Amino acid sequence: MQGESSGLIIGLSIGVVIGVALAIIAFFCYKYHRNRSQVGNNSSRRTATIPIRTNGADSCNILSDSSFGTESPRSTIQSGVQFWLRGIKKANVISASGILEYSYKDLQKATFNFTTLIGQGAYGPVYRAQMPAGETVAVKVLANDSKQGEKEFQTEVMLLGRLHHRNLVNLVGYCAEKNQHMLIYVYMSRGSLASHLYDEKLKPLNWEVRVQIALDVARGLEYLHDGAVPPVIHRDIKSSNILLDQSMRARVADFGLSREEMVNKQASNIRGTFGYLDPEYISTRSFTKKSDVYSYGVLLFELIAGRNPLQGLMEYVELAAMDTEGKVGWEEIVDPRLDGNFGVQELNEVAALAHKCVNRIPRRRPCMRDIVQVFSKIIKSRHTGKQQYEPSNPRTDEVTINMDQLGRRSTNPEHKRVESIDSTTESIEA
Ligand SMILES: Nc1ncnc2c1ncn2[C@@H]1O[C@H](COP(=O)(O)OP(=O)(O)OP(=O)(O)O)[C@@H](O)[C@H]1O
Repeated sequence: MQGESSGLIIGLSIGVVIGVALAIIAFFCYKYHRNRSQVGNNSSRRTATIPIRTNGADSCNILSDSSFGTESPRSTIQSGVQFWLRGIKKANVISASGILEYSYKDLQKATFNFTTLIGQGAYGPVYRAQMPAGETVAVKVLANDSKQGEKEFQTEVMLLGRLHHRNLVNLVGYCAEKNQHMLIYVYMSRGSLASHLYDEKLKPLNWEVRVQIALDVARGLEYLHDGAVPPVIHRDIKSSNILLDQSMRARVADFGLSREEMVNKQASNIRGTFGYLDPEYISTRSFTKKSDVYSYGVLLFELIAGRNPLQGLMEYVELAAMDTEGKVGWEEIVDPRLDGNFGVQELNEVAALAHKCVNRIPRRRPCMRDIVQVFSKIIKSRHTGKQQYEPSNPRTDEVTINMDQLGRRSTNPEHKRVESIDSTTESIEA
């Protein structure tokens, strides 16, 4: 009897031990599977938040801001692109947005210790760099003392990495090291449009090249306005922000002012460049795509007249418009450096379009898509011979506008940038 009960106790004890062991194993199995499924979820969420860019000349395949969830642009870069880059740092790897991260040392070497200066902008110097693989790039070093540097850097990398078009000066890389921020762009070997219009040492641009540049810029802007998601307003279209490649094809550069917009939608300061600013924007402080169209119209007149907008270009245009009624007779404002070598009909078409772009009422201005179509048609009809190309040689004594009153063409392409205008301006009636 005693033996039987002790056997029962031993049996029960073994059963309890086995049961507890099984329960512990089952608990750990459950925890292990739960953790695995959480890791899976996390990684798929991370993949979805990284912006993906499709490379290609005219690619418009960019994810909209909604793909970033509620994260700020800054945290998105840190948790997304930089998450990947930290792991494989300084290896010149392609980041998730298609942009290369360069090391400070490599850029120092490629710019011969930052001695190859090619320009100086509002945000710092720009250097030419010869990369080890043979390609030449432009390195924009953001000034250390720039208060906006950090914010702009983060936003510009995020924004430009997602924009890619053959008529934009595309961002190809960046460097964030040694307290320095650098942006690396496609190198534009022929420099800025402003230098070609105003530097007497450079050969004057012929009419065909000017029209092609106008179309290239229009295509770049059309992409920003209608191809990019979300749309991008450039905010500083001017001849020094149009850069030319070896074959004189143009690209739109410097998205400096759209950076501010991305970070601070409440930005209230008036920004842009005197001479190119939409009067409607000055009065309402609201910048729209049509404000870019206005600046583009000024740029078109600059191409036609070879005059600096800071030195009376638009007054000159308005005087001429009285004679032309905006449609014909624009020959009198043509750049004398063209020496009469332009098609009169073509000139009047381009000038009439430019005049529409600078209409005081924004809704009467064409959109960039329409502008691209007008230029494509002009160039196409030139090739198909539909439009007569009659070079005109206007005699200088036929010029009816007093050029001295309005100031002569500038030899200095420096345009004065507006950072802030605090005084209230009168509103413009629609
Ligand atoms: N990608 C590039 N390729 C070749 N040259 C360039 C490139 N980017 C800039 N530059 C040169 O450097 C100069 C300064 O450029 P940056 O964009 O910094 O300023 P900006 O447009 O001239 O002036 P701001 O900053 O006031 O708009 C340009 O005028 C141009 O001559």
